[in-house]
Amino acid sequence: MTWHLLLVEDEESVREAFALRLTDHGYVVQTAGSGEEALALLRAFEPDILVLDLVMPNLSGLDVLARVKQTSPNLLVILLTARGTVKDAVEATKLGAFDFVAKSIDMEDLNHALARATEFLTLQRQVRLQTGQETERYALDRLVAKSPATQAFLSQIRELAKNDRVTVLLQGETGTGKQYMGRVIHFNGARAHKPCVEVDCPSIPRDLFESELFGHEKGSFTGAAGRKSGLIEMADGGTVLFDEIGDLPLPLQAKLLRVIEERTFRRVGGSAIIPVDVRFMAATNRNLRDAVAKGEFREDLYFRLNVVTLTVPALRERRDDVIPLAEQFLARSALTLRKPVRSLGESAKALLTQYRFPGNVRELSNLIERAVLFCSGETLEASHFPADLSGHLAPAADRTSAVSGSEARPDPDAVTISFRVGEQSLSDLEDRIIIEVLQRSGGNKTLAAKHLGITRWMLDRRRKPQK
Ligand SMILES: Nc1ncnc2c1ncn2[C@@H]1O[C@H](COP(=O)(O)OP(=O)(O)OP(=O)(O)O)[C@@H](O)[C@H]1O
Repeated sequence: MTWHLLLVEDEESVREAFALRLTDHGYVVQTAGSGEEALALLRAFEPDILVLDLVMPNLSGLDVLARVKQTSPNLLVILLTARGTVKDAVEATKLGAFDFVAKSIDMEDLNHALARATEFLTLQRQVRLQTGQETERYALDRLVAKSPATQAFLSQIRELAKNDRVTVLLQGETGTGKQYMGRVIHFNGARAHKPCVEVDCPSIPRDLFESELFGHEKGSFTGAAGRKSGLIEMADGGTVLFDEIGDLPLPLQAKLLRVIEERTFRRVGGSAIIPVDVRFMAATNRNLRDAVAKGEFREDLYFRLNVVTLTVPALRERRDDVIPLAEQFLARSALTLRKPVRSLGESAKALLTQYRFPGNVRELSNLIERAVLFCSGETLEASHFPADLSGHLAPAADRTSAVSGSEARPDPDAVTISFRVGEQSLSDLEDRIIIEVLQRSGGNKTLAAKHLGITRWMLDRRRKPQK
């Protein structure tokens, strides 16, 4: 990437020497001999970075900085000084300078400042690009909503996207798209261009939770080598979405409640109260009311989160969405897997419309991806899907109820594993069961952990890399 600089320096010899060096470093350099000339040039030449001498006749570097920030608040400005004071540096920072560096013949400090500035600009562009892609991906008009259940749900999502401070609790079975809907709300609201930070509660080790969430000051605990911002601070201006909020340890629930109520927090080991402007959302597939009754979840936090509760419907309750969703996943998988698959055949459609999808949208997405992988033609047929899917088909008369009359078929929920005495250990057996249940759960660790009767965190700890 080529970066454009505007160098403003009143001493001609310094200006020319610096411009030459900077050009050698690969920058495209435009120069100005005074603040007035710089302001005039800025109207035509749009630099990425403005390098300003602090001391100049008439308009000083600080004067130019103040004016530039009014018209181009995002332009990065580096101030150069041969004899600047701390007062000048403080003033420059207040006015929004990116850096304040010493002017030296070898330009060492300036080179470092420019390296930091270009790194910052690169990251900023990546984030903008990504945010643009995310905004497009989660656009409301792209949301599949053919079934009445989803249409009713969509109107609630629209309202919540408009009200960007309302706390939302997303409930629903695993894989229904709770996080997905959280992102839809974020990317269609006023906070879309700010971060949407997701906190996966089950996967954060208990002892690191507080510092992950609130950040820490240097030396606040063993291993805290420097100051670190937490996830809440990183989301400033945007949204924090807690996944599986029911897994948030009780002591942290009290701290989170305080942040939601007061919109301020303290880093671990810090005394400063830091204000934060975030919208909170939380997703859960546990019944939080039950968790409250069992004393595992704070009632006050539950009421705080429960300002608006959205229940994402199970896929079997929105059957008209199955085929449009499958087609969307097919197109995406064919593109990423570089396969020639273009459409769903009639047999595949018939199978998918009858299947119960215990793993919901996630399972549909995984099934399509797997089928596309194994398909060499242009059309996906029922034969490209696992044979045991037919074991979970709903009866035609009642497609939302469980399978009936299954006595003649093998039990689809049973995991049968053989054990070779003397050749295998108990731990091998455990691994096989975990792998099998994970596969049956479509790779969904939360669902697999639920089937195994352990927490997802325990599952992560027990799981060995699959051979
Ligand atoms: N409406 C949708 N359109 C397209 N993709 C979707 C939709 N809903 C969910 N998905 C996809 O399905 C998968 C599961 O969604 P998500 O992780 O949001 O589910 P969840 O309900 O939060 O799951 P869990 O309870 O396991 O945390 C993701 O890959 C997501 O992108």
